[in-house]
Amino acid sequence: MELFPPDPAINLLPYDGTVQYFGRVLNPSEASFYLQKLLDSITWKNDEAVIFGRHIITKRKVAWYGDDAYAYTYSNTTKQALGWTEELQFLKQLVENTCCCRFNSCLLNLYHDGEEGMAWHSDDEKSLGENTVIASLSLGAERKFAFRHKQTKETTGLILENGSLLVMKDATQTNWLHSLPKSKKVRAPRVNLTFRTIVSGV
Ligand SMILES: O=C(O)CCC(=O)C(=O)O
Ligand SMILES: [Fe+2]
Repeated sequence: MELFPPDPAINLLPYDGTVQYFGRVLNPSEASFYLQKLLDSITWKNDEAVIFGRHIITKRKVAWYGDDAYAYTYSNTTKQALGWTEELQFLKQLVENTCCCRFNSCLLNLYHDGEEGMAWHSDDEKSLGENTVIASLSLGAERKFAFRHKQTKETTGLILENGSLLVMKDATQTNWLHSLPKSKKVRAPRVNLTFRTIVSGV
């Protein structure tokens, strides 16, 4: 028994947004089963971005799946969604049932180890609309996840456990940045799935 089990009724942000941590929604053996399935079956590609006019290819791998072949613009590059696989459909259902929300797409990230992370950003692309709900499922290595307010610079964070679910909603993307800091101590892979709702083509 955990002394203080995660309580999704608690908002992890002090103001200007809502972040809920549901804790583990898959037990460790289910989580490693799905981690391995996704490592084997997802069409992973190195992420590409255009930052300050430079074309960058990351070590981190990404994949994008959805209800339709959405063209999705992210970090100044456009990606095309693939159709849901059986595993993704199962995980989407689990996430939707847990947070009582529906999603039509999913961006997957594969961090091979702690040398790979994600820099400060917010998921505020036009295609997601305002006050979008993003549900983030983590499989594999435990990693820190951090938030920083765009104006006040206040920071907060948490550890994302293997098999855990985090939900970001309300004005979170408008007011807060988030990041996955690198960590030399982490030697194992992590797959993160962010379930999203695309509201318009861009
Ligand atoms: O890996 C994570 O936990 C975060 C990923 C993320 O922020 C994103 O895909 O936009
Ligand atoms: Fe993000």
